[in-house]
Amino acid sequence: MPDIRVKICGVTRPQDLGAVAAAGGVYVGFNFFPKSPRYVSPETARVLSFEAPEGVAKVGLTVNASEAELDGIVESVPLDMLQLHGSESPDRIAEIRARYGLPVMKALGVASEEDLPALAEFSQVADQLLVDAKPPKGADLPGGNGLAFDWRLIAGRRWAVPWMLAGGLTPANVREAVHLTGANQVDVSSGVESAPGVKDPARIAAFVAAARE
Ligand SMILES: O=C(O)c1ccccc1NCC(=O)[C@H](O)[C@H](O)COP(=O)(O)O
Repeated sequence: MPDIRVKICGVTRPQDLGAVAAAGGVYVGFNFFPKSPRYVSPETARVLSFEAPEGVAKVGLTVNASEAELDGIVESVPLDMLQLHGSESPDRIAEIRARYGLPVMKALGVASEEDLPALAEFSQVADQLLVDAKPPKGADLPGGNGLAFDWRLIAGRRWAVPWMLAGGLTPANVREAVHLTGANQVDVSSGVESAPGVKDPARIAAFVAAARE
């Protein structure tokens, strides 16, 4: 089995970066969605990004962000990848890739078979896919809800680009999720927190260890 690459999403403090690196995580996500409990301003993310250990890729997460918002983020923060977590179209993905010259990961929610064709479609325009749980109707947040989907829906499926499994992963279930889906990258937010927006170093370490078991 290949080494599992772990992304810890929604880091907000310098000590979170140290915890991710010490555990062996390879991506951190900065969340620029203002309604999120994990929100960081571009100014805060800039400071954090300079403290990120080498070898940890910095991913900027936005939700249907405007050009002005994206310009502000990309100008302030030295990012390695953009994660688009809204209802961005394939054309919008292409525009954003061309404008910023950064790899783009498109997040898509899965709840049933009907959600699978979009993954194939977006794999033609995005550099990576984030295969996440679909948020419940009326949810405030399009991600970070701590909900898992039925992993059997994507068991053995492959797309044209690298992909990450997300949604309700925890130190207790990530091993099974990896096993069932064949994912070699996983993403987690609420499953490694002690409270919304507060990452817990022990849970981060347990998550990375369990993902790689
Ligand atoms: O985490 C958030 O607050 C959030 C808000 C708005 C859009 C996306 C958000 N999170 C995106 C992520 O990449 C999460 O890690 C992913 O949805 C899984 O979250 P969780 O189920 O909490 O592990």
